[in-house]
Amino acid sequence: MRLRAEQLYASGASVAGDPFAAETLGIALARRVAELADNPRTPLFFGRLDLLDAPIRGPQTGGALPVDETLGGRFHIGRRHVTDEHGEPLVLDWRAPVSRAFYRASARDPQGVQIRRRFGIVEGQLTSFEDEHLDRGEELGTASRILTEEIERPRVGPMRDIVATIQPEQDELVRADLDTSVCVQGAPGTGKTAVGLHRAAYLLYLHRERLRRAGVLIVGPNQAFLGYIAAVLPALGELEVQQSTIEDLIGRVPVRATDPVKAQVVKHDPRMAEVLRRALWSRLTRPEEPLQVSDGAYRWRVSVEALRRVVDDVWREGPHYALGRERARARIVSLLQRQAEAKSGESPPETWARKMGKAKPLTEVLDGAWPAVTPEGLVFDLLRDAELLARAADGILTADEQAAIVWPKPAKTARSAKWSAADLVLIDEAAGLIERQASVGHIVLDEAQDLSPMQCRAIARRSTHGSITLLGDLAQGTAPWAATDWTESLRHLGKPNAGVVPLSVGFRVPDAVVTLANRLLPALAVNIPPAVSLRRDGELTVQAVDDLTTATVAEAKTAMAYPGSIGVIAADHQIDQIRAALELAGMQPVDLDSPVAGQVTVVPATLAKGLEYDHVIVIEPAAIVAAEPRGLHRLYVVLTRAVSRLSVLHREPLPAALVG
Ligand SMILES: Nc1ncnc2c1ncn2[C@@H]1O[C@H](COP(=O)(O)OP(=O)(O)OP(=O)(O)O)[C@@H](O)[C@H]1O
Repeated sequence: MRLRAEQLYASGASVAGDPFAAETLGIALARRVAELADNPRTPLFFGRLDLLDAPIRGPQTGGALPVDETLGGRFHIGRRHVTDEHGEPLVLDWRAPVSRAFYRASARDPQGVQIRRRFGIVEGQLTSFEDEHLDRGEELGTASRILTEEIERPRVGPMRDIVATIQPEQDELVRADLDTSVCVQGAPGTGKTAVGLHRAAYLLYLHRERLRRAGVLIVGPNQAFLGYIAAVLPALGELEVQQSTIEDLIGRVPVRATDPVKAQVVKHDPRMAEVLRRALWSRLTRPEEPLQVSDGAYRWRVSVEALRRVVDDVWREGPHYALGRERARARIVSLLQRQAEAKSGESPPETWARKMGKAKPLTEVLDGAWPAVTPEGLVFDLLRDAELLARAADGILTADEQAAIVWPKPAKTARSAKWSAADLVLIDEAAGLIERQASVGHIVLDEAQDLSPMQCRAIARRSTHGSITLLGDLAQGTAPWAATDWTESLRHLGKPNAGVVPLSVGFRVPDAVVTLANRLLPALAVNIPPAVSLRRDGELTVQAVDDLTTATVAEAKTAMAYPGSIGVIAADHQIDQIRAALELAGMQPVDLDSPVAGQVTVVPATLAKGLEYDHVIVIEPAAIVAAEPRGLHRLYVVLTRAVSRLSVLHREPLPAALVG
């Protein structure tokens, strides 16, 4: 297949009829060659189904195989379709309808499967296989050795796909319909991120053309996280998915200031949407003068009453603000047109209407009655002018809340304003009032418990015609506005009817570590069940030490004797000191954004979310808790990053909630 694609690519220019066709074809073929690139560490298949001559149940749309056919025979399942030189399938894509049985068939419901075979593959080498004769009632479930080996393998480098071992409860989410929005609540390591990424790949397979146009977007908490997951979709053959933080997604202006938490909280509050709406629409004023305009030959006049009627009518229709202004302009031009028709008995030409639309007196009427405004301009005016803010926020924000967001020393112009990250949500909200947003086909939102209501609204504006997958864990909420209940978030996201589905089994964190982290749950004030781990291996040590730096170096040295990654996590303000100590000991620790790989990464506690390391060393839990208002939630996140071993080092007493 690769050879064919490469040959086509090489001869593409000569077969295309014209330069434009040649370029389009070239791009398509280059994409095809890239999609087919070989990765010697990823085998072409990981499973096999021997089907009885029985109908396959379940949705039968969009696959390469005929709909509702009685299928029998043997199919290999892999990351992509592979066909032989005659176009006959050798390997079926894991997303094809027939492959569904590989993930969902059970002894109780064999779905036409006689034997399910899993292949164990290490570094591209076939090392084992495992058969389940479902027709004879054999089923391994989570006792599968190949599954156990996969989840217990030492972690190195970025996240990998889980296509070979997707579990039934995960598969149900992965294969939910495109039109279905869903919210997944799951404890750390239950595979939420994995599910979201595989769902994106599944939807792209099933609705390729539609989603290529409308787009699929993955939203994650920060760049370190996005870097960590970046390779998963390309490994599944999906190269065109946009991955972004929410700040980058909505960032129309650079961030050059930081707000105090109090101001951030007000700016992220959904009441700000109403304040902005009022501030915007209060700009409309009723025309006070008639319009007089000349076309060179005649002078035309539109009365004050007629102008007022235009503005009132358009306002009542509730358009976006900028569209409303243009609609009002067009209506005034048609009033002029009608006068011209009455006078000459025929319609003036299109050019006449265009010229009148741009005429200075008409624009002046609009500038008075329906002034043009940019999103930045609207927010700028509101934050620099306490009186304007007071009018727009009357009965919505308290005087104290208003004082928290108004600038003490405003910049002179919107262009020179020093915007904060929280201002971005206000500017985006303003943009949503002024202009319509294009809708994305599907949005996956990871670590969604930290989205503020205003951030949710920003996403809602981008998915008015699309669906979303919301992934999160209420216990890991660390933002001041963190969700405590998913129904609220879903309402702000404009998907109030989306179901909340739990994921219950943990694949990352060993049981002993989960038990320790679970002790924090009662103090986190969230109503969710404790995490349950599938893993019985792993090690946990908690040590009181005299000198944290020396102990950290010693612990990291011990950890380096094992294969797999090491994450040293501490409160943000302690990170520099720890990095320096590890460097001095010759360990060459790397930072999260380092371009070079290293075995030891130093991780500030606030950036640990969503990441995992084979061996995690957590330094001074009390300092992590003390560093921020939701410090206990942060500690819960930090403690649940370990795949094989967790070492906790402390000098101060452990937080009471952890001691239990
Ligand atoms: N079915 C599976 N088979 C093999 N590995 C799995 C499976 N599901 C999840 N994992 C692995 O478990 C680990 C945790 O998965 P993931 O990061 O998706 O969990 P999460 O729920 O998003 O965690 P967190 O809440 O901490 O962000 C990853 O290494 C992932 O590859």
